[in-house]
Amino acid sequence: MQQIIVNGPSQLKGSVRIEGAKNAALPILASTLLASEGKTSLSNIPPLSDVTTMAKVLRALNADVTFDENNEVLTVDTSNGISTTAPEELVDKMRASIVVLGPLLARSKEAHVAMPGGCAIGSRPIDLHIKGLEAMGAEFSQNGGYIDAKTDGLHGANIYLDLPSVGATQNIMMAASLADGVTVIDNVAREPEIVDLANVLNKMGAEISGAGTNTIRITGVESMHGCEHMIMQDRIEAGTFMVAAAVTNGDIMIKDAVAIHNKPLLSKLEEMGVTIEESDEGIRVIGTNQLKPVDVKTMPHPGFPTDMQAQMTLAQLLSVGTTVMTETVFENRFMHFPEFGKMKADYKIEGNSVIMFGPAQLSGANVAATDLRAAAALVLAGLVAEGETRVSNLQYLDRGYYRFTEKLRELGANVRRVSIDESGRESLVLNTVSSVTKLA
Ligand SMILES: CC(=O)N[C@H]1[C@@H](OP(=O)(O)OP(=O)(O)OC[C@H]2O[C@@H](n3ccc(=O)[nH]c3=O)[C@H](O)[C@@H]2O)O[C@H](CO)[C@@H](O)[C@@H]1O
Ligand SMILES: C=C(OP(=O)(O)O)C(=O)O
Repeated sequence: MQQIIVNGPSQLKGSVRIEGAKNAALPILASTLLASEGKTSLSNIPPLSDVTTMAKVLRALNADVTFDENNEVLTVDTSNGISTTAPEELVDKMRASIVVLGPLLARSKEAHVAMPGGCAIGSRPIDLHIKGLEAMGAEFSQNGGYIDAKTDGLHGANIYLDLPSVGATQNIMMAASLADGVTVIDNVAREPEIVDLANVLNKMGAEISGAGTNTIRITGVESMHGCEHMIMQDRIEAGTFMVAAAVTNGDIMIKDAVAIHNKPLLSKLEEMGVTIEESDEGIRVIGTNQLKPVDVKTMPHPGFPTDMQAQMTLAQLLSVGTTVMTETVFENRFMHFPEFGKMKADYKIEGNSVIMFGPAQLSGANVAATDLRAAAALVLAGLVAEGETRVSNLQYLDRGYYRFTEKLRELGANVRRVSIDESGRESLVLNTVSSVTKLA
């Protein structure tokens, strides 16, 4: 078992470099399945366990996946044909692997993809993915733990999404790229990662317009080819360090951060009294010793991102007064609160809102991460708390944060990651990369 041990409080100062975005890399890796000619080379790929899982899914589908010698560029070659079964043992590990469904149907006219498990933050159905692909001529059945899909050939369609699902938008956009005719998708997700995916697809020969707006229009093409692309920066990792500066009364330059991607967060932090400075170098976030209370509601982009909710609630807990966080995207994303409670946070959950009574005087405790962003929020809480905090369940953290403890230490935190054996003996984990499953 591994744990992160934080001794707080500390004030973070310095600069930090952000990795490529997990949520852009995963669908973009899936999109490589569409190329029947050439290779796709992707740089700024974040070395995360989710990325390794997606690379393994691609390999299971017969893609040739390689890293360059510096582990910086991932190349995928699917020009020798692909198979159509995405196996359960991989899809089970990561819900995002459902985005291979659209590319498989488009390229091979059939797909057998294991049902992605419901994850802790909500039930996460895939009805909108299926409805969209059905409108384009796909037929679905469920066989054991697998979704079986087939088509005589996908055709363009007018699709309205009941809600702007990120994954459904991506799956339909990829399928429509090789469909016969024009597809128009309304009420789509507008996240920056959708735009990054559309840019890659267009480089591969697709004809997509409107990504980043409410309506995406795709004119199907006969075939697609490989391309080169640099994955966009991870706005959620950047946002996590912005909150780290805010809650520790710190001063952090988040290098090359893109302000427009983090507007909802930055505007809330400013309301709380945090200073934000944008420059060519990046975004500098300077904390304050008295955070003002603000209420927040998560929404699809460009609203406040649910993936920043757990981190933001820490800032709210520390603010002077009563604050409310309302979670509208996922139905079960407050699981970190009982853990905050162990650190002496005062809160009350009412439906999809949590009411927080600040300013919390947090004290160190043994806590367990309950999902990816909860893991980051608990480590940040440890930075603020008096005494020692131990965070376990780090497999969640490794899904989305690379060198998290190292980066925090470089900013002045007293934090270390340890491995604990059965007899309770602790040894320092010097390099987090080795604890993330690496692709051979
Ligand atoms: C790998 C990736 O990019 N993950 C992100 C993606 O997840 P993901 O693509 O799974 O999120 P969605 O936007 O699809 O989900 C949003 C909401 O829609 C619901 N829904 C979704 C699809 C569907 O067919 N039916 C349905 O009801 C979900 O249960 C959820 O309540 O967007 C989420 C919302 O910004 C982020 O939190 C995740 O980090
Ligand atoms: C919920 C997240 O990811 P996923 O959709 O991959 O579970 C996240 O990145 O916070």
